[in-house]
Amino acid sequence: METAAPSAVIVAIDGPSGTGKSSTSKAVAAKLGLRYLDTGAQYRAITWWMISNGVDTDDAQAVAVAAGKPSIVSGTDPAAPTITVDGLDAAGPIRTQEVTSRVSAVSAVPEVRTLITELQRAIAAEAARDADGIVVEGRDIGTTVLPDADLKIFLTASAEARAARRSGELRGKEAADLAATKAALIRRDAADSGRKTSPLAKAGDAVEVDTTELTLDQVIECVVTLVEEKRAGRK
Ligand SMILES: Nc1ncnc2c1ncn2[C@@H]1O[C@H](COP(=O)(O)OP(=O)(O)O)[C@@H](O)[C@H]1O
Ligand SMILES: Nc1ccn([C@H]2C[C@H](O)[C@@H](COP(=O)(O)OP(=O)(O)O)O2)c(=O)n1
Repeated sequence: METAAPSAVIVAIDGPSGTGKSSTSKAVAAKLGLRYLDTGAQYRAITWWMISNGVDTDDAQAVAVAAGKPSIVSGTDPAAPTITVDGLDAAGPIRTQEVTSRVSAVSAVPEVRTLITELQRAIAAEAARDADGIVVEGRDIGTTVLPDADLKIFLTASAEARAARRSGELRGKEAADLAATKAALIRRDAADSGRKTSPLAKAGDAVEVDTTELTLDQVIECVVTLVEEKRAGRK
């Protein structure tokens, strides 16, 4: 049996939308020479495939039946992460408002979660074996996907701060005012936290970091320090 590289480190970063998971994870992985996996992009990709193929995303049965059909491949270089569906670049289409509004329903379907979780575990195992490790970000990484991760972080921030960050991103692309962005974000968090199968939740052994009053650089620094402490403690 192949074993993980002795220095490999697995970092799980979870939290609600707009807390800074993607920006932080990418930067931490790049700084520390680790791979990076955006699991939300995988759920968005399968949702995009369902919409493109005429599957009613509110019909859990239909989504379950179709779940195994698309081939979703994630590129894990933090400097240039990629996502393809059946060989097609999905990076743009998965960020539309339509996908965002339907992704919670699709990702609540147990068959979808089983398939995507398997993909995630395979990617993490490969990174532990062939590289120095990986930062995996999502909603259930510390609780369900990688319960044995070396370090678990749970990012939080006030709904106001998160909505302001998100609407700053959308401005000029898809007009969305702050109140509408905040309402949509709260709705999605409630759906993700309330679903039966591996809901958004903080693992008991996760370190919680409230990013409301922190700059992105401060959050990155904080997580880098925690990873380095972990590594030092293992020597
Ligand atoms: N601490 C922070 N302070 C200010 N803006 C932030 C902070 N963290 C992230 N952002 C910005 O907020 C937006 C959402 O961040 P992102 O990393 O995509 O969050 P998530 O992955 O949790 O949804 C991005 O535009 C990002 O640059
Ligand atoms: N590990 C994960 C990651 C994301 N999801 C679902 C729930 C989220 O609302 C969607 C989209 O996740 P994503 O991280 O892209 O969302 P935001 O970047 O916060 O807008 O996917 C999940 O169920 N489990």
